[in-house]
Amino acid sequence: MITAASPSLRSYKFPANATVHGKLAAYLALRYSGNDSEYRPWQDIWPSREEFEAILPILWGKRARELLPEDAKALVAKQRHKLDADFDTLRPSIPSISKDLFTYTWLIVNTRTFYWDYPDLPRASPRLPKKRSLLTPDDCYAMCPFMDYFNHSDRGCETKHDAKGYYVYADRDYKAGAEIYVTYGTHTSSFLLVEYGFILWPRNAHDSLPLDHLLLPLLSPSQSAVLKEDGFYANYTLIPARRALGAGYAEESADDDDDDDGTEAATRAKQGVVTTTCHRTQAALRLLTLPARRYAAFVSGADEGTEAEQQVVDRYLCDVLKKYQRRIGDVKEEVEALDVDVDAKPRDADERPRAEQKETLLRRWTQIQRIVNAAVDDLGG
Ligand SMILES: C[S@@+](CC[C@H](N)C(=O)[O-])C[C@H]1O[C@@H](n2cnc3c(N)ncnc32)[C@H](O)[C@@H]1O
Repeated sequence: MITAASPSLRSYKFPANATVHGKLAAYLALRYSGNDSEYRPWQDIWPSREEFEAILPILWGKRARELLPEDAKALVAKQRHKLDADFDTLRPSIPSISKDLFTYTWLIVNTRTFYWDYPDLPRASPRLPKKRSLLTPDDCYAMCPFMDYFNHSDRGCETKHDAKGYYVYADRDYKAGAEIYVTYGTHTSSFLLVEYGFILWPRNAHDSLPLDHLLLPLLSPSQSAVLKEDGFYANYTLIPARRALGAGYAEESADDDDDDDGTEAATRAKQGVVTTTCHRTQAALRLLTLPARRYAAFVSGADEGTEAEQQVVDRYLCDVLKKYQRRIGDVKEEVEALDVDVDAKPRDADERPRAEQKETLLRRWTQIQRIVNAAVDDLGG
């Protein structure tokens, strides 16, 4: 295992303010060349830089990146910011390492790291906080060569860890020769694409649709200020009906959960029969459509609103999604018309997308289209 507390990593004395992600990337870059590297057998199974260029959106050409869904674009921007900040912090400690090699090992860490909350704190590393509650997600990283062979599935094995190491628990009986997957987390396909370079197709049980790019531009400055003050600004999510999540999922999971202790509508929502939205979205939609005092009653928890108010909110969201349906149709046409590059040539800013990038874009937009179509139906559109 390689952690920020490993003696060989600490011997490099990386700056104390560098993230654990950055330190791991710098460490792997420094150990990258040389056939005698203790990590050679592990490195030999890593994806090549060319493979990363084909699958990871952060390395795609401009045209393909422009056609990503809005949530994926926002994730790429965040990822780029983290990578650049890590390189700036570590550059003085690794003068022999190019940005290109650092980017490669940083992406190796990003796609092959495991959650590790440093169970042996406070002695683990001088840089880490002494209290576990102060660890940030970027502190909770470790590499575990060969455990990173597992591919992801939305229904796979769980990994657990303690101070001694990692454990992978089988979630069912596997026949000899069957692929064993682990679950990287309950991730949307846009997240999987940006962070790992693939989407689950055709179905991803954990898919959802962020609505920020649709709702935030509709808020007036004063409405935005109210939502910020109340802690309800941004992070709006549409939770798809199961039937929108791809072939096979609706039928297999329809019987998973049959307790019906609420109203019929609540039970149908809980069972994934219909599209739902998170509480934050409901708050923003109420502010956009109802008198201020009715919004206030909802966010204070005084009441859940009337059926008639819910209809107003649903109609508004339905109209927003219908507009988005038209945009999805237009983007899909643009993607379908893309002229692709059949050979994998060196990258440049204007390069034509590769065939596999076009295919991934089409599939992701098709998943989004299914989610939005089902939502419009459920909202009575
Ligand atoms: C931790 S590695 C998993 C093992 C991988 N096959 C390897 O050794 O490179 C993560 C990478 O595997 C690939 N991967 C994982 N799960 C996948 C899946 N369900 N479909 C397609 N690619 C997947 C992605 O390229 C991802 O970045």
